[in-house]
Amino acid sequence: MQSLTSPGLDLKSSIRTASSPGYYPTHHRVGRGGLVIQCVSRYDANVNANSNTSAAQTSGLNFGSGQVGRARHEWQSACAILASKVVSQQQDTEKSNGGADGIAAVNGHPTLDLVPVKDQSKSPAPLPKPLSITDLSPAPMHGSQLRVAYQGVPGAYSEAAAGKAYPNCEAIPCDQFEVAFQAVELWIADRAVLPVENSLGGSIHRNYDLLLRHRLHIVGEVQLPVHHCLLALPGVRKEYLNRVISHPQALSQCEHTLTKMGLNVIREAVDDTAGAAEYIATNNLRDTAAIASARAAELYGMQILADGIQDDSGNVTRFVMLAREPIIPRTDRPFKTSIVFAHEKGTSVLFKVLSAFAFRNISLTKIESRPHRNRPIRLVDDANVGTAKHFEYMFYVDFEASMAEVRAQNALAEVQEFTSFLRVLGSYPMDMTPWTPSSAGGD
Ligand SMILES: O=C(O)C(=O)C[C@]1(C(=O)O)C=C[C@@H](O)C=C1
Repeated sequence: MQSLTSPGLDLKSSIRTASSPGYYPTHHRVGRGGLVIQCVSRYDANVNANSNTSAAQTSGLNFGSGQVGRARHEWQSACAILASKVVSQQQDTEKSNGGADGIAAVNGHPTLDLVPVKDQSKSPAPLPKPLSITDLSPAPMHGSQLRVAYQGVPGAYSEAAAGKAYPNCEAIPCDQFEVAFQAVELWIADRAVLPVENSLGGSIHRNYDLLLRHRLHIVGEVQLPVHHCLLALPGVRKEYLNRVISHPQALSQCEHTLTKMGLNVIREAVDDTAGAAEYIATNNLRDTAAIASARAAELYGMQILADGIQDDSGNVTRFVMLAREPIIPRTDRPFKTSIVFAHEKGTSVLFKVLSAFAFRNISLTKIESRPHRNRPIRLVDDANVGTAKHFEYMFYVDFEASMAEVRAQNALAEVQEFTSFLRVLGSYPMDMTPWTPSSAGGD
């Protein structure tokens, strides 16, 4: 079983396959040996990401909002391509949409009429309705299933998060977060899911850096209760173990419980929880256990030595979903907005920025600072001239308001005055699903 991989910057990628019972998303199924996708360097990937428009044009797959300004005849013919897709795909997508960013608009557009002229005498066709901006939201145009890239192998919590965010999606395993981003940028996937913080382990810093480096938009969030198990090969007893392997977050979320269980053995970090289980099974390691989900135990033929070993029964990981295009912010349900900002004159800007939200009664749900000194950011001015700027720190803030609200727009206008760099990472519906520790969905 293989996943999208990234050996260095030149990515030779392949897609994993897996069986996917129950609640979990289905997987890309390919023949023996896997479908090999030749990816390109990060530089090329960014270029490709910026040329989504032409990719859309040639493939008729999707339709970025950047196309709105093109010549009228091109716009009309593009509408016709879109319309033909709409009619042929409408039924399927009505069934399958309804995921976290709730996108049904493009594929579900009901009004364009493609009845040939000669038939129209029988039943007069209604005039086509112009496309509206909501029609341009990033629903998949290639088929009925949304393709969602995640880091890890089947059985990873990120896969469960993909399934929670987009039920019935096609989950695409990737061996690194960077690859999941590139899968979306290169149109191999429609969305990526990315863990950003855990209730016990705190922020997953590397992913904040990735959000800044790539040009994807946050279009939703899910909170996933994470219920860890200790897995070993069948017949292995706790006393035989001299190593526990897992994702570093999972190891830290279970540290006290492992010690209480008397497992004072070596801890070793690997790329993902389910990958740890797969590794033990593949190499028949009878002295090693993995921290992973019950689904990973099932997939890789492992036994569960202990169930619910997270140090806190309320262990939750927050994931964000990323897409090539932002969603249109609304005010009819609770929204969250994520921004990143910096100022070249240091960190004193922070107080001013926070006050812009405080004065408007906008609650912050997250604030994170990341040192950034050695990585310049390219700022582009009104004349499209770019300059590299070094910022000591980048600040990430999530606040509870939609960018469609005037108070949020005013707060950001003020923040923009105080800062030399400001980017809205996304304005998206908040995950409001109630959950209880015992109904853990991550296993
Ligand atoms: O390794 C996995 O299974 C993941 O999905 C990654 C990850 C993480 O990065 O935090 C996700 C949820 C849990 O907090 C543990 C690990």
